[in-house]
Amino acid sequence: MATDAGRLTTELAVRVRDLHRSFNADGGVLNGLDLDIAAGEFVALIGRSGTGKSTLLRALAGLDRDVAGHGRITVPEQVSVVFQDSRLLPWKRVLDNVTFGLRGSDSADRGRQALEEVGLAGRERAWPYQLSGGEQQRAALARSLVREPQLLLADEPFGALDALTRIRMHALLRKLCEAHRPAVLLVTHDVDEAIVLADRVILLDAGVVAIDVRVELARRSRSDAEFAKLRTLLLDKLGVDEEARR
Ligand SMILES: Nc1ncnc2c1ncn2[C@@H]1O[C@H](COP(=O)(O)OP(=O)(O)OP(=O)(O)O)[C@@H](O)[C@H]1O
Repeated sequence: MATDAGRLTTELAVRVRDLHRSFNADGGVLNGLDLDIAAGEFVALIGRSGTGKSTLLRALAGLDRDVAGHGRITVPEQVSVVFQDSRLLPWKRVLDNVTFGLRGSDSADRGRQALEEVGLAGRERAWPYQLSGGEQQRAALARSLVREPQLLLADEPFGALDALTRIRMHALLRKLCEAHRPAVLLVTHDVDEAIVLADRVILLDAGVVAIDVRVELARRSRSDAEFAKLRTLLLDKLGVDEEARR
C-alpha cells in the first residue's frame, strides 16, 4: 500500500479487520482475517476447498447477516456480485434483467449500452434460456456493471464455462474493469486465472491470509518465467503435487 509519511494515500474500497466466522463449535472458518483492497484494485482470492473463500465473499456482499459483530468490515456503497450461475430471472428478457431495479428514465439506454459492452448487442429481447452459458455470464456482468459498482465481488464466475469461453471471458472482464475501474475480489480455483487477471493474489489458509502477492508481469503470458515462479509458489502452498501440475 502506498504510504506517504505514514499517511494512507491510497483510497480503500475494502477494509476488513479481525474477521471471525464459524458455523459450529468445531472451530472457525475465518479466524481473525485482515484484508485491504484499494479502489480500482483487482484481487484474486484462492485457497483449498472449504477454506472460507465464499464465506468471506458473502460477508463482504452483506449476504451473511450472522457475521455482524465478528469483526469490522467496510465496503463501498455500491457493491455488485456475480456468481458461478448467472442468476438471471427466467421470466424477464435479457434487457429487463440487466435494468431490473435500476431507477431513472435512462435506465433502458444504460442497459443497452452495458449489453453492447459485453458483446450482447441485439440480444436485448432474448429470454435467458435462449443464451449460452457464456452469454448468460456476459449478461450477469452487464447487470453488475450497469450499476457502476465501486466493488465487484465475483465467486467463480467462469467456473462452469468451457476452456475457450473462459479465455474470452478473461479478456472481457479485464476490458470491463479497465473501463469501469471497480475494485474486484474474484474467487477462483484456477491459479492461472488468478495470475492472468489480478493485480494481487491472496491465498487463504486456516481462515487467514497466508500469501499476499502483487502480480507484476509485463506480459501476462504463461511462457513468462515470472508467471511460472508465481504459479509454483501458489501451487506449493495449495499442496498440489508436481504430477498434477501439467
Ligand atoms: N451456511 C453454512 N452453514 C454451515 N456451514 C457452512 C455454511 N457456509 C459455509 N459453511 C462451511 O464453512 C466452510 C467454508 O466454506 P466456503 O464455502 O466459504 O469455502 P470455500 O473456500 O469457498 O470452498 P470451495 O472452494 O469448495 O467453494 C466449509 O466447511 C463449509 O461447509
